[in-house]
Amino acid sequence: MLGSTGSIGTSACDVFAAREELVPLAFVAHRSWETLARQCREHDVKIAVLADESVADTVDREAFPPGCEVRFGERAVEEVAAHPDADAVLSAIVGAAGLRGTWAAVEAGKRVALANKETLVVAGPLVTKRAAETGAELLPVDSEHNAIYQALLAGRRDQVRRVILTASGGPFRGRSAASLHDVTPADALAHPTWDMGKRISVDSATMLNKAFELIEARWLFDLPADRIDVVVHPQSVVHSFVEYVDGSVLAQLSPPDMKLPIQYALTHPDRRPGPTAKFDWNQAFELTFEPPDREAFPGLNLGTRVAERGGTAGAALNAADEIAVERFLNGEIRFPDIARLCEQALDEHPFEAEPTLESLMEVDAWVRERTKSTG
Ligand SMILES: NC(=O)C1=CN([C@@H]2O[C@H](COP(=O)(O)OP(=O)(O)OC[C@H]3O[C@@H](n4cnc5c(N)ncnc54)[C@H](OP(=O)(O)O)[C@@H]3O)[C@@H](O)[C@H]2O)C=CC1
Ligand SMILES: CC(=O)[C@@H](O)[C@H](O)COP(=O)(O)O
Ligand SMILES: [Mn+2]
Repeated sequence: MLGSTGSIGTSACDVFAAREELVPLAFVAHRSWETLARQCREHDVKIAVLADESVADTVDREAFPPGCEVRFGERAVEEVAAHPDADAVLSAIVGAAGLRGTWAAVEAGKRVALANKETLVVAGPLVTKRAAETGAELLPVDSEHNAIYQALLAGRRDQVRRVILTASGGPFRGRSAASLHDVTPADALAHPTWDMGKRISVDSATMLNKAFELIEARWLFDLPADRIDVVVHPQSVVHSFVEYVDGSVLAQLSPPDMKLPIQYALTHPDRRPGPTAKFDWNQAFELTFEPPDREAFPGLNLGTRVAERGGTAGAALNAADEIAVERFLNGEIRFPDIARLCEQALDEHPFEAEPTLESLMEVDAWVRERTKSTG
């Protein structure tokens, strides 16, 4: 599991605790070695990796269970992602930093339970092409894409009219563009339905998360941007829809809890009992739907633009957003600046239509530098 100490990683640990046949081999974190050590003790993990090798001197090896190999650095991340004893890799590092390990797992032909949507935002065409060549299976963990994956199994791919991603609308749903000027990081982090890491929580607040998910769906399901729609559904119970040519609309529903899509991505095609709570059909509850407000949340439109353009556009959008979110959380810029800086990066970066992994990384670095210093 890449990214064990985060929100997805923590949910995955609950799945491992509930399903004894899912045995974790290696856990990867960035720097949080104390949490990593505790997780390795609790799940008897054989290999622990800290991607940032500069923490090596501070780590207490005795905190890890006896026999656990503790490794450091990016190369170690790639090696565990391709480990011959691993049947599947749960890719749950946040940001473009997750691409290297995911790529290594794809190269090794693994099943990749993909939470790290940035892999497809940055390098969708390269990753899906390589997966087809190596036989790697991309099983989406992102709740919307996991739902679409399930609903697609009920029909024929050539009879899909469109997919519709559901969006919670985030903590600022219903607010005007003008009222978002003074919102604070704490306001933006207070997601109404999901408990997630900081970056994706802010992305949900700007609705750039839905822009990323549109790009993710474009590559994962090989659908053009004009066949991917977004509807706001504040309860986060319907995780997305697939509309077929006869007008039937199929959905996947479950309580807002990532344990279910994580488990599904690991056990598919089996469905097994797990730790996710069930609906109480004796309680009345409402499911509502409304169109997104594209004026208050202009970041949403960038997703369609990038999904249509391809090339280096996704790498530019993601890099700008990573830096802009960090700057917003540090109090350096205001909330509406996030989408503005993303659009600026899309307009100004040196676009390339057929990039390699290396040129994607160059664009990533160029945009990061630029977005750090742009007002
Ligand atoms: N949380 C959710 O419900 C959902 C998340 N996702 C996606 O899943 C991914 C993870 O999200 P989430 O769990 O919320 O994020 P968190 O911020 O909670 O966790 C991030 C994890 O990535 C690790 N990490 C960060 N940077 C690096 C790096 N450079 N190298 C190696 N490891 C690194 C962190 O380690 P450390 O603790 O040491 O910093 C931590 O384990 C994201 O791509 C997100 O978009 C998708 C759908 C839902
Ligand atoms: C749980 C999950 O998949 C997140 O991506 C979630 O969808 C974020 O909520 P928003 O719908 O508000 O972006
Ligand atoms: Mn999602």
